[in-house]
Amino acid sequence: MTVLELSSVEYSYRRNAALRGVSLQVQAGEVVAVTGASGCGKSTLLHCAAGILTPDAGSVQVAGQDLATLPEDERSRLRRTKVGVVLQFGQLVPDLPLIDNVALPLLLDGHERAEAHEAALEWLKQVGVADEADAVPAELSGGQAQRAAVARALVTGPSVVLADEPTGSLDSRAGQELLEVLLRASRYRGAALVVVTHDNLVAASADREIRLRDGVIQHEVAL
Ligand SMILES: Nc1ncnc2c1ncn2[C@@H]1O[C@H](COP(=O)(O)OP(=O)(O)OP(=O)(O)O)[C@@H](O)[C@H]1O
Repeated sequence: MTVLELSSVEYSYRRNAALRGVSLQVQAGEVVAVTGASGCGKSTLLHCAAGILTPDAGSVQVAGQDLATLPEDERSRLRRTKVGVVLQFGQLVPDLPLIDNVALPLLLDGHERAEAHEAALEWLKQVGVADEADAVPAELSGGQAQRAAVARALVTGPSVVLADEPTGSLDSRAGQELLEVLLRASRYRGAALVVVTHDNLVAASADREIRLRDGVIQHEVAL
């Protein structure tokens, strides 16, 4: 089943064409690495897939629904429930304890507080930072913060997890551990994972590598 489909996606920052017609289908449970030189459009691709950026042309479908044709409230809901996002620096809310950071997407989606906290704690266990549930992000190592970001991305049960250089801020050991957590968590959930990376180890763990060059897919390799 296709959970993410980009069709001829184009995106420019003013006159700078970052994506020049990218098409990509990702199946449920698949792990896809997006690689390529700095500036080739990897983050822009991920942001279009996440609905953070709206393509100038082409379309993005998540779980069979076209982001552009949905009314704003349904698009937000789809993004909140079907897409998990992990960025290079976890983007956790600084003043909130981990448990609340991870529960937040569920609370925003209208779940009861007790239920959201229970699910958040489960995911903190799953990624190995349950002991830090009451700590705020500044009290954590970079690796622990990224683990919590993985928990937050997965707590809603998304169909697709989009990760932009998730190990980029970590040393190689913490990066390797985070990668294992991310792969395990996505597989456990049955979610597809699209991971933008410069890291050969990350790319080697994928089912498929998409190499971008100057805003187009240069080649695709099944691994
Ligand atoms: N906010 C922005 N405003 C203007 N140009 C931008 C912006 N963000 C990215 N670009 C340009 O768009 C192109 C693609 O950038 P993008 O960040 O998607 O590449 P990338 O492959 O993720 O790079 P990196 O590996 O360095 O993160 C580059 O030429 C970049 O300079």
